[in-house]
Amino acid sequence: MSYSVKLNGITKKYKMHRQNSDKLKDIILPGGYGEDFYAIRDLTFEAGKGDVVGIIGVNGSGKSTFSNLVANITPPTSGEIDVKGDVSLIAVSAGLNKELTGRENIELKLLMMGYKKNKIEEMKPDIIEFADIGKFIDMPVKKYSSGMKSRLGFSISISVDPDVLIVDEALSVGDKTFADKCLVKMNEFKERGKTIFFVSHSNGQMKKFCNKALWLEHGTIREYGPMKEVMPHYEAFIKEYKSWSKEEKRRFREEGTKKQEGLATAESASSEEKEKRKKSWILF
Ligand SMILES: Nc1ncnc2c1ncn2[C@@H]1O[C@H](COP(=O)(O)OP(=O)(O)OP(=O)(O)O)[C@@H](O)[C@H]1O
Repeated sequence: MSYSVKLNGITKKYKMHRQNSDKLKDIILPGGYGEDFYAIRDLTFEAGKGDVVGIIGVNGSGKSTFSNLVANITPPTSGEIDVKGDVSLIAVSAGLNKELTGRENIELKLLMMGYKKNKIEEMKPDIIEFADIGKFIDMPVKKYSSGMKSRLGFSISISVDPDVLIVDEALSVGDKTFADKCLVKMNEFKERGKTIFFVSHSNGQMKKFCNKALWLEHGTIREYGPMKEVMPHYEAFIKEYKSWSKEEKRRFREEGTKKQEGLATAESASSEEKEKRKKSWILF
């Protein structure tokens, strides 16, 4: 299958610093300082043109890290990412300069993307109209509510007509009318065969909009496949998770943290096991 986004053995590792002095030690000591923490671990994945992939998982499972990796905002620690075409990330305040006004942010973002001054002037009215934030467009972004930031961010991102669009929670902070307007726009993108990644805490929105689901757990893929198949499994898991005692939830989190701190499984998995895991996700 031809892909539009491909991740091959992607790992994103952070150093855990408990205090500021640890950060300093990390900079000056040869080999760094602090325990490793794997936000994403050895992840292999493909999505094709026209795929709308809902990224699901409990808090801290790696959804935003995944989005930032695909959007090329965070570089991976290891592995390769191949994205065909332009990618645009819509997340609350992603890429907005807080000191500049909304209007200035539009100009800056478009200039950075290589648009000429007269083209920017041509694009601006539509962006401002879609954002629909009234006089706030001429106020610094630091005065915006998170809903306004997401409106502006969404409007700019779709105006540049990306091949891959990532919408990270941006619709959950705005009002319903605006969210619906964005969904209409995203449907247009879908029909034109673009690839969309969608992170939302609303399973309803996910089911309505996505054809595939990527379920992340402790920085790895728990399931990837058709939304109709994966979502019922995820919902059953969430139901069970909610019924667990505090102690059981703590054990689940600890187990995951151990894996993410590199104390268990993935690193020690045999190459054969790793190969098997890779193949199973490439099937979709
Ligand atoms: N810059 C960073 N430094 C250290 N750890 C980080 C950093 N960014 C993310 N992490 C850790 O990586 C893990 C995954 O974070 P991420 O934000 O991707 O999860 P998420 O699934 O988007 O969570 P949520 O649903 O709460 O937004 C978390 O445990 C988080 O604490």
